[in-house]
Amino acid sequence: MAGSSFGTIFKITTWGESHGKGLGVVVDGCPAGLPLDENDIQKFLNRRKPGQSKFTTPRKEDDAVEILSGVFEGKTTGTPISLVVYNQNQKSKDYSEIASYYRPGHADYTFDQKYGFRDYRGGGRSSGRETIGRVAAGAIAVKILNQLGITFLTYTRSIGPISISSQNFDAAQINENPLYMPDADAAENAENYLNACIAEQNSSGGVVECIIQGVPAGLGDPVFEKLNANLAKAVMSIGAVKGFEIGDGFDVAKATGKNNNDAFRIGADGRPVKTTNHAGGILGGMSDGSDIILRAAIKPTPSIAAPQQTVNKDGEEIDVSIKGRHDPIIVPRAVVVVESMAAVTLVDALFTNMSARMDSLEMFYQH
Ligand SMILES: Cc1cc2nc3c(=O)[nH]c(=O)nc-3n(C[C@H](O)[C@H](O)[C@H](O)COP(=O)(O)O)c2cc1C
Ligand SMILES: C=C(O[C@@H]1CC(C(=O)O)=C[C@@H](OP(=O)(O)O)[C@H]1O)C(=O)O
Repeated sequence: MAGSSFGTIFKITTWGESHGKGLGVVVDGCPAGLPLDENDIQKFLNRRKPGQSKFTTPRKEDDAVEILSGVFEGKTTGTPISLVVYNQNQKSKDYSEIASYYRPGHADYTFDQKYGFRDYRGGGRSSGRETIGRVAAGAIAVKILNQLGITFLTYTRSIGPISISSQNFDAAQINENPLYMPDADAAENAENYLNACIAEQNSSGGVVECIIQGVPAGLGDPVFEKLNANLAKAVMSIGAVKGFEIGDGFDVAKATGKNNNDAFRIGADGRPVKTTNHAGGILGGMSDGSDIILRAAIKPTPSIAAPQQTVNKDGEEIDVSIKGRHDPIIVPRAVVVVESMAAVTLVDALFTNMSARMDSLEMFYQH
């Protein structure tokens, strides 16, 4: 199966299945000399791991990471960094039933059609658990970017019909509620909404928003390696993501040129600066120096206990009620996954940009 790698110079390859022995990632192209230990990666994995609240899957996993290669005496060596998390709490018998039918909204039917055979234990390779590798790689990418002054603010923007409000926005709230919402009132309303969904054996979708600050102008390459195109691919490759926006996103379709264009003025440092940011920090596929703002729309968890109609492999129409341990909402767990994929994309764009002009090369050769 091809398709498990992402990136060109900073390249990640995720591997593993939900009910296999373990999952992980190989990160190739990380420069030597980055201070890195397991705790740097664990902090990120802890934001993603199951069992954080009643709104996540009850599957109990510590998601404890081990560094297998690429780090020596607390620093990266410039060689491939291999990271592993062993599965601890597979209950594969919950899944013996789904071997014979296709769960609506999941990848069972398409895997069977493509390969003629599938690992039906959990979602197999298509499980949300695959995102362990992305988040472990994201921890390294964010560490590189933080060292250069680039920072991330990622949170839940909405759950079902409940959105955060700009008046109540408080970044300090993000880690104060299980939904990672920067608005205490919205978080409380969303919890009530989710409790009602759970009571009906139902699930909910929502939107993750990511704001990236400190990105210099010029990252991203015309025409097929545009920064917005690569961010879209990175984020849309996360399971359950069904929509992607940069800046005003789909709302631009309702705007006019007068209110959609961001005017340029001269900033305090004498350089051009935009007075608004409808573009979301990207113009012509290259970062423009203002905040990059992106959003991912995440669908409701497909595996729900409520009765649903499907077909089995014998070609019969059947009613099913999905067993197993599932997230009633994917959104809070996906927050760090979106941040990680954005960070991996940016590091790759940054490294690629180092070959964009002679000055960068000349600076390197000035002894
Ligand atoms: C972090 C994360 C957790 C997920 N948890 C579940 C889950 O508990 N149950 C489930 O059915 N799907 C879950 N999903 C979504 C499915 O893996 C996904 O919907 C499925 O692979 C089909 O892919 P698609 O939605 O992109 O078409 C999760 C996805 C992510 C990213
Ligand atoms: C355990 C995790 O979430 C899982 C994501 C998932 C899915 O179908 O995506 C289904 C469930 O797991 P299983 O493979 O046992 O059915 C979730 O519990 C995790 O992400 O760490």
